[in-house]
Amino acid sequence: MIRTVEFAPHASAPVLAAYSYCEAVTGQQARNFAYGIRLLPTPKRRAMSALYAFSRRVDDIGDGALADDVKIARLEETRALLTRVRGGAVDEDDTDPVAVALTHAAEVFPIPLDGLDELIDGVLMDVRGETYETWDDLKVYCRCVAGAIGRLSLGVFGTEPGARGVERAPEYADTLGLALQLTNILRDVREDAEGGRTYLPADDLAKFGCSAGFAGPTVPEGADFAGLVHFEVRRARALFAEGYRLLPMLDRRSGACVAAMAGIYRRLLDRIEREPEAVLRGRVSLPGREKAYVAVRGLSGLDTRHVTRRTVRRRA
Ligand SMILES: CC(C)=CCC/C(C)=C/CC/C(C)=C/COP(=O)(O)OP(=O)(O)O
Repeated sequence: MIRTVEFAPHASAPVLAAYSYCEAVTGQQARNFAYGIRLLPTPKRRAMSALYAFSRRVDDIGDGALADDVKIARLEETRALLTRVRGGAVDEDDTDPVAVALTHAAEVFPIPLDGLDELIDGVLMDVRGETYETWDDLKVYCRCVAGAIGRLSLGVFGTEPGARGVERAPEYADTLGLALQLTNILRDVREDAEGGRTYLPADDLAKFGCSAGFAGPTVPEGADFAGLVHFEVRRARALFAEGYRLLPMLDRRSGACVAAMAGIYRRLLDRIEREPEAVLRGRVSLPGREKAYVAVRGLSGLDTRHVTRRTVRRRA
């Protein structure tokens, strides 16, 4: 069983200030995930914000305008910082609020911090211009940049005592991360292509007459772009269905957080499925009120019950 912490553990003024910094980063930058994180009780919300702020830093290095060798050096510096966090070598007066908050979060919750090493490995794959021939290849990348976040988050959420099949919880958290990442890849096709990146597997592209590097509405003549998108949407839906098996293992508010995060992304997927070409024009997003609605449904358990039942029925 994974330990759950519901009480607010003692945090000194510098640690509280460090968490406030991370919560501000999360509120400003996590356009989708903040809706779920807000549903958590204070200690878990703070810990998730610390994880988010650290992950945001890693991601921003990868996506930024620096030369590749500078990015690699920065990523290795961040890995060294992570090693200090893991070793308890960051004290509360350290000048880096993200390191202070993460150190505290990792003292309170059993967060498998190695997952952040995996995130750094994934972003290094980006910087080195890795390409993916098959879904199995792409899965390796998605596990690093998203599956690992699911496993790290599970350390914060914990699992319910006596939950059935709980030994598979990390696997389901990982799978949910893959579902989110594949949705994210579909949503960001244009933005990524403009940055010279194609994540969709080359063999899937070839099956539908598409080639790597298409940017904007320049899909080759005769290519079945909608077919390609529908194929990947089906794959993402299967991953969501599998990952949702995690939900009955979580307490109500952690379940609500996951349901809100996943629910918002599933709605993005619905939109993409209805209008595949929209991703060639720009980033598909949901209005704030729809995200808030999904979050409220998550809290009341409405967004997850039918999915969990359907998944179980399909498996029976
Ligand atoms: C069990 C559990 C909690 C699983 C979920 C794990 C999780 C939150 C993975 C994140 C993967 C992902 C799509 C990141 C994109 O961030 P981004 O900053 O590009 O996202 P945005 O553009 O949509 O805001």
